[in-house]
Amino acid sequence: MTAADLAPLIAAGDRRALARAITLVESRRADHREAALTLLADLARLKRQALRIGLSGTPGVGKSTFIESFGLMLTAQGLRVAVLAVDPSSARSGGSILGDKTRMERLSREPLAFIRPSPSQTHLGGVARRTREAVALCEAAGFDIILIETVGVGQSETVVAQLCDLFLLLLAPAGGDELQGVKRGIMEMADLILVNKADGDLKAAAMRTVADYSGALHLLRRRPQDPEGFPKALPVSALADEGLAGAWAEMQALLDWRRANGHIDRRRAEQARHWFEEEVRQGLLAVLTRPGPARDAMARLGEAVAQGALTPEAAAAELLAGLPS
Ligand SMILES: Nc1nc2c(ncn2[C@@H]2O[C@H](COP(=O)(O)OP(=O)(O)OP(=O)(O)O)[C@@H](O)[C@H]2O)c(=O)[nH]1
Repeated sequence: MTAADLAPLIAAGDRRALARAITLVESRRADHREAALTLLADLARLKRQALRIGLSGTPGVGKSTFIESFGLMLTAQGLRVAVLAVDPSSARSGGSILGDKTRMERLSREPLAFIRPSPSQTHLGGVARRTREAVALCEAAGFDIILIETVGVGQSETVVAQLCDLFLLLLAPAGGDELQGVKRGIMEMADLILVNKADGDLKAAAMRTVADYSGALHLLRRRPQDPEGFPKALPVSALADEGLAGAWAEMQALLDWRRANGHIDRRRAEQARHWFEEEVRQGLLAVLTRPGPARDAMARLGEAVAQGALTPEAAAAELLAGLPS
C-alpha cells in the first residue's frame, strides 16, 4: 500500500490504516521515509487539530489505570481518543511501556479509542520525531483528544511538553510530608498535578500531598499562559473513577481561557518552530556522522587538533566553513 492509498483511509478515520501509517513513519528505510514525508504533507492539508494532552508519571503511579478510566470517560461522551507513548527507556529494557497487551484492556476494545504501543528507540531525537509524526497522523484521522504518555525519565518530559497543549503530572500519595523529589523543572511544566490513589487507606495521605503541592505551586512564578489559580493540584482515583470528571472540567476551563487569549495558537506556532530547528540540528549532526566529506574533514581536523597543529577554534571554523550553506 502506498502513501497515496493510505491518505484517504486515514482521513476517513480507518484505524488499521492509521496503525500502518505510524509504522511507516517509524521506519528508518530511505524509501519509507520518503513515502512518510509525502503522506504527512498530504494529510497536513486537512488542517485537523486534536486536543493534545501530555501525561507524565513514574512507574506504578497509575498512568495506565488513569488513561483507561479517563479515556473511557471521554469516549462515553462520544469523543475519539488516541493514546501514544514517549518511551526513551524502552531501548534499554527492550520492552515498551504500552507493549503489554493487558494494559488498558477495556479502552483498547472501545471503537472510539486507538492505542499505539511504543516501539524500541535508541535515541530521543528519533522518539521525538516518531511521536510528533504519530500525533499528526492521529489528528488527520480525526481524533478529538490525543493522550501522550511518558514515564518521565531523562528528557522525555521536555519532548512531551513540546508536543502538547496541556501537561498533566500524575503523582502518588507521599508517605511523609516531603515533596516527592519532583524536579522543579517538571513542576514548572505541569498545568495540573493529579495526585492519584486518593481512595481507601491512601486518601488521607493523598489529601496531604495535594495540600503540599498546592503550596509549592503557589510559590512558582505565575506563567503568562495561566489564568488565576493555575497550575493546580487535585486528588483523583483512577481505580475508583473519582475526581476524573472534575479534573476534565478544570482542563476545559484552562483551555477555554488559553484559547480566548491566543495562547494555544501561539504555543503551537512556537512548537512548530522548535521542531523545525530541532530537525535542522539533527540533520546537521547526521551530515557529520554519516560517511562522506564532512565526516572525513571532522576526522582529519580532529587529528590536526590532537597533534597541536590547529587550535580547536580554528579547526571548527574551517570545518563549518566547508559545510554546504
Ligand atoms: N488504590 C489505587 N490504586 C491504583 C490507582 N490507580 C492505579 N492503582 C494501582 O497502582 C498499580 C500501578 O498502576 P498502573 O496503572 O499499572 O501504573 P503505571 O503508572 O501505568 O505503571 P507502569 O506501567 O509501571 O508505568 C496497580 O496495581 C493499580 O491497580 C488508584 O486510583 N487507586
